[in-house]
Amino acid sequence: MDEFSFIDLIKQKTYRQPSIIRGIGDDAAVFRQSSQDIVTAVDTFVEDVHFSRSTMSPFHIGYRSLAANISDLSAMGAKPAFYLVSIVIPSSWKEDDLDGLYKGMADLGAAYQMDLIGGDTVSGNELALSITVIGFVNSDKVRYRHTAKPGDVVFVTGTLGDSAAGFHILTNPGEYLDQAYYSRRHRMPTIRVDFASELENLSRVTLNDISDGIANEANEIAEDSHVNLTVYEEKLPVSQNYNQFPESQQSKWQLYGGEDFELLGTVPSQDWDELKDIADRTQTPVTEVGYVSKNTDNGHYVWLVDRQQTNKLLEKKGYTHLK
Ligand SMILES: Nc1ncnc2c1ncn2[C@@H]1O[C@H](COP(=O)(O)OP(=O)(O)OP(=O)(O)O)[C@@H](O)[C@H]1O
Ligand SMILES: Cc1ncc(C[n+]2csc(CCOP(=O)(O)O)c2C)c(N)n1
Ligand SMILES: [Mg+2]
Ligand SMILES: [Mg+2]
Ligand SMILES: [Mg+2]
Repeated sequence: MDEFSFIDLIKQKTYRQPSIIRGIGDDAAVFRQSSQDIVTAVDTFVEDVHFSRSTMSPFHIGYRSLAANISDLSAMGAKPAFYLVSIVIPSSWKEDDLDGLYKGMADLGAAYQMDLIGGDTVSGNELALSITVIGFVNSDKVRYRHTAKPGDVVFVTGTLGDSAAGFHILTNPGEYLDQAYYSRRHRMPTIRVDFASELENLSRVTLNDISDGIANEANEIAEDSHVNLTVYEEKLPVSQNYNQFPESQQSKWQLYGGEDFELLGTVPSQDWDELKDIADRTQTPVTEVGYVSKNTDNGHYVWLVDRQQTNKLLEKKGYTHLK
């Protein structure tokens, strides 16, 4: 199959978004938007860095790659609308594999009324996928990392450490409880689209999505907001039977594992009840894990109160490229 028949194959027959003027088929895509702010992000996924063929099917690779991108839109409070896919295809990837990969993206895209409106196709030595997402948010309702204030409640959605636990199961075959659940949390992470966009009526919410690990993302909020964050280790939510994993790994995965694509945020304490209502309405588990305080010496610290009630500095470390 050549490049052009491939593009024909992956092209949507119809589009869902009303603002689309031209999707796939010209030098670029066109959409028209007047009343909302446009939010856009790109993330790249490379074989043997972000996924391996032994732990992920092509469908999973497509699904998770788009999920990771949509997660960034949610972390901005935006609703997803469009995506563009740039792909490097090695000769070992057959038509069926590519079909599965695009189906993974298309299934998730369809669930959120997204349209695939463009991309690029080249051949190369290993599979690499770069997805650009575009979303909309009502003017001035974008949720940034720099808006946390002393007194805010710190919260997370869902549970932490599941993706790393799922990866552990997939790479260390054995007998585990809830094996299918954990594998799914790694391969098809839950994203918090409805919760994030329904926060719109709250006057102030700080959001960041957990791609590298909560230690990293909490530090990003502290630095950008010029505040300190305190997080209680015993409050960090875990899934059922999480205690089956090696004890030395449990807290490491929760703090530094990454790829959970849950949201870490802060909200003024008077809005906590309203946030909980929105969480209930959108069936999103939300847990209070700590609080924001004033930073007194420009250090922007994240403190972790461990299970022995000892205050420790939670360093900004997690998954980093170009170490
Ligand atoms: N190579 C690059 N060129 C231009 N801007 C970049 C580049 N890499 C990252 N950025 C920008 O830096 C900021 C932080 O990017 P980063 O990738 O760390 O965030 P993220 O996508 O939320 O995290 P992750 O990639 O771990 O999911 C974003 O504004 C991003 O657009
Ligand atoms: C085969 C394989 N090896 C390692 C990992 C773990 N991993 C890769 S990238 C990343 C952080 C997010 O990346 P980015 O910052 O690029 O979004 C993590 C935790 C994996 N998923 N698969
Ligand atoms: Mg990125
Ligand atoms: Mg992010
Ligand atoms: Mg990263």
